[in-house]
Amino acid sequence: MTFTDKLTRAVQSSGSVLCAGLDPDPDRIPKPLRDQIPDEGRLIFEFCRRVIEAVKPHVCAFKPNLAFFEALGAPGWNALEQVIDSIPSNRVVIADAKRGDIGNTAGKYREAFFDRLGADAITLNPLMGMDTIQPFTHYPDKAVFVLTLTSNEGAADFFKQRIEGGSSLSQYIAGELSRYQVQSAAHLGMVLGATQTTNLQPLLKAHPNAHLLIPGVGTQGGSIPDLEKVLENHKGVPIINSSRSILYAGRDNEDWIRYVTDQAVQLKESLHTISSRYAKKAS
Ligand SMILES: O=c1ccn([C@@H]2O[C@H](COP(=O)(O)O)[C@@H](O)[C@H]2O)c(=O)[nH]1
Repeated sequence: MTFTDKLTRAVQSSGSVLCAGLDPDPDRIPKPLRDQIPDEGRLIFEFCRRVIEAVKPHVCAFKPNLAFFEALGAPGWNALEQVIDSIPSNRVVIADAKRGDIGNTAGKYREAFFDRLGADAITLNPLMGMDTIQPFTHYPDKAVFVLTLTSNEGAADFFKQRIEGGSSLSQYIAGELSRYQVQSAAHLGMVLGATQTTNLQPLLKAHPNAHLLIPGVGTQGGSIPDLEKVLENHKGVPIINSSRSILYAGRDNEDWIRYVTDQAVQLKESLHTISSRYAKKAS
């Protein structure tokens, strides 16, 4: 099955373009669970496992962010393997690793994320060039999501800068991805910040079939109505991520998982217009 097939089926079966970000921070995990499991590796696994179980009907994808697992060393990596194993096979797994290195090294990242961990997709930083992306492009069942215009203020430092010819660096990246897609078996998607809706139109035009990973909804304040408008005619599927607003919705309540579920349902409902557009397109 191609990556696009898996993603469209996941959107259809969940009725949702929502992606649950898995950024498990031991200090923010609800106290009732922290008190039960003192070992941090086991704690982050068990926290993510319960979140996955609770929100899986409401999301098309899960996005574990590597930083939160790597911060714990070997126990964190073990937890990541277990977390990915506990994600149902009909949901997309995006390893948010933001890697990017010379081809020889990128091949090892590919082995780690695609072959060993079994992720469906990885996020990549394109600043070292297309040769750093190329090793990930051989497999039709995989995708890469390339940082194109990030959600943070620092996106202005590089991505929004004008380059030769007057377009922004983001526009240039989007255009190159679209051009390279022709020779790539894997899907070449873009990471676009939900906080950047006023700047997205030229990027969507430059890579009109790209699936999108859109972080920045929830804690970072990205606007869903603005996304609805800007995505109106986009052909690729927008995967809209929220991490902290879901994970930590329950704070230290005993029944924290209920708050987590409610928050995922609420976000799914707010994304209904976008989701139904893509669930229809998929059928
Ligand atoms: O431009 C980007 C790229 C990646 N991220 C990541 O997405 C989540 C967002 O977390 P929230 O808690 O929903 O704010 C996190 O893993 C970031 O590292 C991003 O925010 N912006």
